[in-house]
Amino acid sequence: MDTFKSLLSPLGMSTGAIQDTLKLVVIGGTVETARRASVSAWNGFVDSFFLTAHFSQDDYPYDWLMHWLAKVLSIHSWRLRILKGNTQQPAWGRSREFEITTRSVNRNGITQSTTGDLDEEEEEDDTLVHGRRKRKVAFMPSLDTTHTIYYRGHWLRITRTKRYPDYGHGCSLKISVVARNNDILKKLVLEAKREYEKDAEHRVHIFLADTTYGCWRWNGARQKRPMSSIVLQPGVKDMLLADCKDFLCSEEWYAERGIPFRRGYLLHGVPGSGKTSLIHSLAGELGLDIYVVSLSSKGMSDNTLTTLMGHVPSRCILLLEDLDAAFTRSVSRDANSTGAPTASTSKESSTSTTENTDGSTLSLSGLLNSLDGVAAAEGRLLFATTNHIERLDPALSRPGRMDVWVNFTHATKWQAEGIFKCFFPYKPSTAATANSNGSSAAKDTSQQNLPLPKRKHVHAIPILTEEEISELAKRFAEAIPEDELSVASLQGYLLKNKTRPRECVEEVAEWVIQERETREKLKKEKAEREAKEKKEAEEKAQKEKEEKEAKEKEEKEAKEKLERKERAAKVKKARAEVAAKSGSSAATSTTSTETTSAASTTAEAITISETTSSSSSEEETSTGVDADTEESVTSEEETDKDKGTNEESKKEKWVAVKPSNTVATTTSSASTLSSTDADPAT
Ligand SMILES: Nc1ncnc2c1ncn2[C@@H]1O[C@H](COP(=O)(O)OP(=O)(O)OP(=O)(O)O)[C@@H](O)[C@H]1O
Repeated sequence: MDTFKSLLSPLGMSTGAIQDTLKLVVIGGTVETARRASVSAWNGFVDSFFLTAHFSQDDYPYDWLMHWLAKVLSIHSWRLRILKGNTQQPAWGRSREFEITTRSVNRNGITQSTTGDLDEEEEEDDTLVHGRRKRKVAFMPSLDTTHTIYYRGHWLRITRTKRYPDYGHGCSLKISVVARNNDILKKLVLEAKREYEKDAEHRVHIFLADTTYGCWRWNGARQKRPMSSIVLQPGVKDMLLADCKDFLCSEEWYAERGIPFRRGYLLHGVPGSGKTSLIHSLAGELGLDIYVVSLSSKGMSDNTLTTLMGHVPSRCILLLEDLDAAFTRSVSRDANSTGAPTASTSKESSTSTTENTDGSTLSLSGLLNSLDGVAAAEGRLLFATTNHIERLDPALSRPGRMDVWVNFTHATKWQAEGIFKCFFPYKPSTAATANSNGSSAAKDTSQQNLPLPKRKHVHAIPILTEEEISELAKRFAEAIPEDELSVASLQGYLLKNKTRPRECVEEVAEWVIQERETREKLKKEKAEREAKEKKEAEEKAQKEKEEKEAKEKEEKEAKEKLERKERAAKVKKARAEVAAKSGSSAATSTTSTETTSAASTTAEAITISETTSSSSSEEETSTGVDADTEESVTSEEETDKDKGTNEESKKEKWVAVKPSNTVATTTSSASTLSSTDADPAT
């Protein structure tokens, strides 16, 4: 201890202070250890007495429970329960923290609710506030907080936690209860499921493919569309519905025969003919959710699609919209656009992938594998729609992938009559009721009149008798040309006249004429626009070609000029050498006659060669001292500058060629002078 003290004394700490510090450390440590021990003892107690169930957001029970919690914990339900003295229902016993939302809750997080229908006990209220339906409030268990609720004689501890806090999604639910067996949890889950399904009865849930995370995102629940509101040629709807139903209950049959339990439907035809609407309606009728994939969406790749297909639940409708556009992004959907499968769709390159500017790398083989590969889900109904069946690769539309093909055409008279009847409610006549009782089974639903609406309508729609509506529908159909206008355009016209059934029929002929004119006009405008675009494209291409040619020419000329300059420099150099040589030979000629004659020959040779080559652009002479050749390779400026001088010198030189002896005296060139000097006659 003394040693310890002596060690601390230089630090200026007294023994008392050290002791106090040590005491604090010991006390703190003891308290913390005690806390941890109690927490772990509590957890041990909970683990041994509590039953705990975990619900992941990836699975349906999470949806059921969240829906149930939101529903049973809403203020209104709670108030009603108290009023009704219902003690069997749960209540927020001790919870002090909630998440209050007007959005419905689903497996994929809290998403915008379409109607906020969580409070179903309230009477149906159509009141609009600022054009919107009244929002209803739901109480949700807040994140990372444990809530205690009382349910059927048990206290439930509910905790909702985020599984992947970084991604902002992926929650899980933990429910603990003190009980001898898990009956209470089973009852809870079953009740939640029943409630969920009761509410989902009138809705179709839509899920969209998320290409970023390769998962499905809930996109909302749409009101079911009655099959009777879809007007197709007789028998088509019934055939499809029966086929789907038959498939859904034939799992064993498929398994026994080793056939993959999948069925594909290809709906093809003109735009606005009811393909998507029929799928929506079928989903409602069969009670299935719809999983929509847009193959041309950003970031779609073979891997992403395979992952998505692997996560499709067994009983659902998988919808591939605009199948023909899968490999032809940015291609317009009209009939005139080529839209032909690009390289990636062609047979030979079906295994290759095409990287697009939007980062999509989907190949045909990738699509085919994801549809019926090993990882593909079974039990789903695949629906694919296209406006251009001729553009589909045969591998994609072959039986096994697309088992049933349905062609959708423009509106027939039959469809026109049916859609008219769908639009206008009627007062059923007694005679008609008696008749319909006997024959309704045989009658196609598309031709049945819609009954009176259940809700009060804000529009003053005159309610006509069934006979009158049928009569008007017939007249309406007569005025509609067969297979010319889309059902969507008929619907547009009827919508405009939804409160005027009689006027609607009277004015329909006029509307058809207008529609034709508009279509003609649009067609013409489109043709003009396309011609203009084509012309502009051609002009642009021509301009680019010309520019390219001009550039190439310029480059070629510059190159040639450079070569000429180099050659001129060479010639100059050679000339200078010759001049130097001839100068030295002139000096020698003054001392020797033989040398003089030789020099004279050289001078003459130079003169002659200069003169000859000036008349034509012949090749350089062996001496390489061709004056004209030099000019031909010098730069243009030099040519201009030297032009006058050269002409003069040419004259002089020309004169010099003739009687070499006499004229040699008049020549001014150094070489001639030297030869003159050397002439023995002079
Ligand atoms: N046969 C039909 N019966 C009832 N309504 C129809 C029919 N065809 C089209 N419609 C109406 O026209 C609109 C467009 O229909 P829908 O989207 O189903 O057509 P589509 O064939 O899928 O078109 P696209 O090929 O452009 O996707 C919808 O509002 C729908 O109500």
